[in-house]
Amino acid sequence: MRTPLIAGNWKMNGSARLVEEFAAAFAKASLPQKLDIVLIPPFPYLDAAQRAFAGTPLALGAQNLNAFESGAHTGEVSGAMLAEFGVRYVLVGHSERRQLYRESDDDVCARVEAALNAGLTPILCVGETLEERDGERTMDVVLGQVKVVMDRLDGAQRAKLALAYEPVWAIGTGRTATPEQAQEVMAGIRAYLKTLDTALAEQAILLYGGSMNASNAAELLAQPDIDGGLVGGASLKIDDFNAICQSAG
Ligand SMILES: O=C(CO)COP(=O)(O)O
Repeated sequence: MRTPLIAGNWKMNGSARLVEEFAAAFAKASLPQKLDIVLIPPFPYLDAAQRAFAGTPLALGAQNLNAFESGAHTGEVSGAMLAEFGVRYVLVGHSERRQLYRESDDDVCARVEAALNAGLTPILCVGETLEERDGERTMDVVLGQVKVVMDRLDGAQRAKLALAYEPVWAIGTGRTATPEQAQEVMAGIRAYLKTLDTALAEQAILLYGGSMNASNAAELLAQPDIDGGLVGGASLKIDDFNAICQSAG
């Protein structure tokens, strides 16, 4: 059985104080037994978060990494540096990185490999734009983004990946995919994984992301192929994030 995972992507938001407040609240929160929770603050808060989250159910994630291990890459951060701060998960290929910072499929593949080499769990983000959905290209786009990465990995590496389906039109818009829309795409992802390896498909953790909140999480998480959520805006509010975690129990 897959353990649900709720991940909170703070994007370029939050503060050192919010890190402390989340740690204090989750240290005493009563949470479902079988649930992994990860908070993904901006890089400058990782040190404080590593200390503050010790002894709480919160694991630590990062929002990106560079594919190189070190060198002349001003402004970039390597997987080994993240691992040094107790980071366990790292987002790769978030649509904001793909769109605003022009990260290509090649970049995404290299970053996934770098994350695995550093012992981190990559959360590979995929999703279609509204134009692609309207043009009935959703499955082609999404499976294309998954396949290009899977083709570069061996079986052991594939098994270490988590996947997040985030329709671009649902991110930060308040317009969530319906549970049926999300389930349809995510069942398609799992069916594709099955063509690679049945055990991989059964074990793969698939997250939905895009305007997930305290009111819609339960319905989304009840879908058979949705194992958790990648939460943006609602992960900045303790009560909302806690409510989403409760829905995953
Ligand atoms: O992009 C997201 C998480 O990575 C989703 O963001 P929102 O939950 O704010 O729509």
